[in-house]
Amino acid sequence: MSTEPRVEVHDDPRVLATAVAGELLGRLADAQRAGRVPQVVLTGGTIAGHVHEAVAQLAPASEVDWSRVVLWWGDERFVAPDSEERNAGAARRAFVDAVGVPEEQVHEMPSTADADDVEAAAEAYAATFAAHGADELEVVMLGMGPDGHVASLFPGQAALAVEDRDVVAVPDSPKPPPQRVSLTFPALRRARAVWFLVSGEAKAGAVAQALGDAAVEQIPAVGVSGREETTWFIDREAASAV
Ligand SMILES: O=C(O)[C@H](O)[C@@H](O)[C@H](O)[C@H](O)COP(=O)(O)O
Repeated sequence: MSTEPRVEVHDDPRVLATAVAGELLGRLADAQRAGRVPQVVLTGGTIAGHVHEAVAQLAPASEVDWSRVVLWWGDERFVAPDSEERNAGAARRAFVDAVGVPEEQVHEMPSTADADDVEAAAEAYAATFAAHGADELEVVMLGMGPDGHVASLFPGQAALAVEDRDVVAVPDSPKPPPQRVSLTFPALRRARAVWFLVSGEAKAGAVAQALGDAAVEQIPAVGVSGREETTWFIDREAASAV
């Protein structure tokens, strides 16, 4: 069951990032009060980096018990573990290491040090994802590219049509680096809440198309909605064509 998107427009990227961080911390605390161990799917990208920094700033004043949070990634670049291009490394530096999520609850996607090739990396993550009960995702956060891609699901690529697996290898990403691992639509759609984080004029067209009647093959963001909530957290520039 998909949910109608709600749109929140904020003045600029920093205000947007702080708003998302506040919403995330509140949602994690609420989930824990309801007896759940919230599972969060993080994303890569610029605005996500600002959100992570805001989480680190706001976390000390929140009621979140980070020993009862589980982290996943929606996609990851298949590069060396210490590469600056790793989404997980950026998130760890920004907030994950600071808030102290137990290591066994931080599920990075494999790097070139963990798997022989990107296909093996995807298979390994699929096994971890299945074993640790990621059928109950609290919130999935997704950046979006100017072409409407989310995670590493790009327009016109075969991964868009995968309905029988939760994780795929993407050998030919048009956004460098080329080799990536990505969750698929079926996995992303199992989330209670899907949050799109989008900033900047360059994405205004994709935002308008995603909120309009674009086809998923053209704007992959169209293919994801949450079971309970779908929210677009965007800034004024990204909202300028809606
Ligand atoms: O690994 C990645 O590249 C990301 O997960 C990707 O999906 C990103 O979220 C969008 O491309 C937006 O990135 P920007 O916010 O940097 O434009």
